Amino acid sequence: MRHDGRQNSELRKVDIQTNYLIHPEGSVLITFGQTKVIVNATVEESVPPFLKGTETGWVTAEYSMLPRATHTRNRRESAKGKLTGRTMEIQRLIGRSLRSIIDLSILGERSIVIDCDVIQADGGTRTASITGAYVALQLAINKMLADQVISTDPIIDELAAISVGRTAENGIVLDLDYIEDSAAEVDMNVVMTGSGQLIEVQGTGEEATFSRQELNEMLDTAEIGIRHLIQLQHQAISQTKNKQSVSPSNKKEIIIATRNQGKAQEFEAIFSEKGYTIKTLLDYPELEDVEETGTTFEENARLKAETIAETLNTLVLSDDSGLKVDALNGQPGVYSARYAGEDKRDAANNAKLLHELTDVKTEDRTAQFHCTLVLAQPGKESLVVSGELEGLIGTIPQGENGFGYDPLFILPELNESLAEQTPETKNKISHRRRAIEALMEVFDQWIEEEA
Ligand SMILES: O=c1nc[nH]c2c1ncn2[C@H]1C[C@H](O)[C@@H](COP(=O)(O)OP(=O)(O)OP(=O)(O)O)O1
Ligand SMILES: [Mg+2]
Repeated sequence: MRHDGRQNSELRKVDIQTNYLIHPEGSVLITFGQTKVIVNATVEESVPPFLKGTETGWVTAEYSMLPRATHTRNRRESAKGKLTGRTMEIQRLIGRSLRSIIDLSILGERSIVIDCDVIQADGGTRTASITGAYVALQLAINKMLADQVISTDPIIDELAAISVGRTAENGIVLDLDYIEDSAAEVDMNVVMTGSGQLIEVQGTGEEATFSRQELNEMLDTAEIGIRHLIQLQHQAISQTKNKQSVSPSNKKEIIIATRNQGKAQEFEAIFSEKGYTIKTLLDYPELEDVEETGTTFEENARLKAETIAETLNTLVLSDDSGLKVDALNGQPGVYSARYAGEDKRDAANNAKLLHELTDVKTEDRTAQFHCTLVLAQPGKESLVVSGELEGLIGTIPQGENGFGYDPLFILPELNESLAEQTPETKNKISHRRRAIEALMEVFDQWIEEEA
């Protein structure tokens, strides 16, 4: 048993408070148990001399500890007049780690300076600094995106760091506090990206040696911690962003509560014409799926939009759509996605539809694609609009474009399926386009209404 009751691969209580200070472009207070670090990101319109004229940016870090961050007072380095070797080593590590997950050419000739100030030290201050620095960096980048200083996010991977070690009583343990760290036989800091790439491993047999197998075990334990930290970073970042985007005057970004890739592409194309960027739930992998328990498109669209709007505390749009076939009394309707089973496979759904319509004549195979959109914001009555497209159900799937039932949905005037149309054509005529146009007519007025 660890002295604080934790499991061996359990983190201390981690908290990431964003917008901690008001002046920096990105600001975070990150705590790991009793370790507390303030991490601020500053955007500067200049680069070090060796990068002048290269159109490449720079990210660098400084690290420091307040005198009473430690048990006994440690003199300020400013009073001593020079940085200790430990400080130099840590700030280089932080800068190097951040530079390995950012495309500096997208940043342009600008620098982002990350200041890590430890206000209380109880083990793991460098790993807390790196983990907090990723959040502060992303917040500063998000501000640059919102202010249209840059148009693409230069961050190419996630980043977090954690300590692992081996103690005599407990073997391999994650996230050592000061008590464990000072007694540890082996001590290791691991910096890793979200895609599982290692950036740095600093491992030392302080009091004893360790085997190759133990090294692997320590890396596995570190990876568990890092995965968890990345989830917490995402939550912190998405909640901050959304606080800002509730205000309509802020950057034009809409979060769409869908995990359907086909829909996401169509929304992206249609909204970009209107000057909006979109995010979907594919950008929020940590959020749970909303169960579609309703019996109408509107009920399900409300469930999706209102649940996610509450969770993220922001403006959210959802789409519930489907195919209504007249010969089947409007089926599959709201059950379109799950027509042939919970795994929601398009091919199986199409096959089942063809089977159900085996003996139905061409003129009786009329159908409509339906799309209901719901726009929701916490504390406000949601906005509901819809759009439909008329067609006929074909007898064999045709075409490669689109998604869902598109290969079976024949446009009578063209005698071609929707899947045979280019995305541009589909997006001009689809049920989704019609619903979005209806939405746009009332969008601004709804946004301005008091909650
Ligand atoms: O333009 C379309 N072209 C072809 N098929 C379409 C279309 N629009 C909706 N559909 C079909 C796909 C799916 O079988 C069902 C939607 O079900 P629906 O619950 O709204 O979406 P979903 O579960 O795939 O994603 P999500 O709920 O995360 O938005 O209707
Ligand atoms: Mg669904």
